Amino acid sequence: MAPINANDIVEKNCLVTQKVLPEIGSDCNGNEKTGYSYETLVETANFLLSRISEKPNIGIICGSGMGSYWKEGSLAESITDGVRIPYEDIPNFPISTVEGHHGQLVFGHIEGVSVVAMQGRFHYYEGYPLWKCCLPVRVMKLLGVKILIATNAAGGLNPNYKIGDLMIVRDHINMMGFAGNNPLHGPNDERFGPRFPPMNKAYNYEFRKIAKEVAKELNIDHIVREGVYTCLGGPNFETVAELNMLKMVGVDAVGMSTVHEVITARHCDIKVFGLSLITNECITNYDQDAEANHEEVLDVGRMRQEMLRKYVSCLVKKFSQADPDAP
Ligand SMILES: O=P(O)(O)O[C@H]1O[C@H](CO)[C@@H](O)[C@H]1O
Ligand SMILES: Nc1nc2[nH]cnc2c(=O)[nH]1
Repeated sequence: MAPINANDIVEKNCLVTQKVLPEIGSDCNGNEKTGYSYETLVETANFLLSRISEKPNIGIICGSGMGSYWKEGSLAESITDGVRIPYEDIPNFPISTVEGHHGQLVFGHIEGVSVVAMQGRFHYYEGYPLWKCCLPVRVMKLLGVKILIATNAAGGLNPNYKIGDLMIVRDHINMMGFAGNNPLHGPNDERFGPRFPPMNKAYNYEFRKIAKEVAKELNIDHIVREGVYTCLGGPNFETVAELNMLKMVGVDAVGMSTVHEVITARHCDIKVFGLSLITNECITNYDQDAEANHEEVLDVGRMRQEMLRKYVSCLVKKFSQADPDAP
């Protein structure tokens, strides 16, 4: 079989309108690094392509406790013919520092579909700038990924949500972006996408519809919701006042990830499905004694592991069969 090259994949998948790279690596003042160059990411993708025999169609980001660590019965463990590559072995890759985030890419198959799963993601609170948190998404693009399934653990702010519910992400509010912190900040490379990408169809309508149908088929529709996610910088959980403010602006679930990954994916024309596991109830009044904590987040992830594995496996199959040109 002829070796696969990341450059060839992107040239086939998108219009290459700009051959000469802008100077990515510094901002307009020439000091702050704002992204890896296209060539650097091609180097990373080519390293990975040299280790696998089939390029992935679907990328999966495993959220906290949702297969983000290697555990019997987890989503990542259900990947067959798995090739596992630790982040520290991958050129230019950051490393995972969060408990419950294993730190490896797993290539293989789910329901016969070629996938790559991130067991462990990168968060802003770990000290990584947003462009670095999203580096794997661009690498996925260079590997040939067309669909991203981004999962996360989140606090349920909508009073109707219960711990253990799943929320199909209908939309997000980019709170960090309001203050100008955006993964696309800095010079734009048209080979990934346009300077001003639209974001009104960030979460694919067809996939959301399929996800609701699959929930019915699996008899889990009573715990599957659909709502708006927001990401805060973390690492602290929110104050009561902050949560009440977020509630007022229409947020249903709160986390510390996903939004920037989705923006990066949509920028380079990867279709997106987002799924939150509601791991804790957001505390919105001062009388409540409970406090949010990461242990609870991981425990609920473990509790829902088997269901998530089944649900996401079915979604992988159905998404891969869906009309690739659906909006
Ligand atoms: O978004 P994921 O990585 O699933 O994890 C969520 O859970 C952790 C807090 O318990 C934070 O990292 C938050 O972002
Ligand atoms: N910001 C935030 N992230 C979370 N991840 C899991 N639960 C929560 C939460 O309540 N708030």
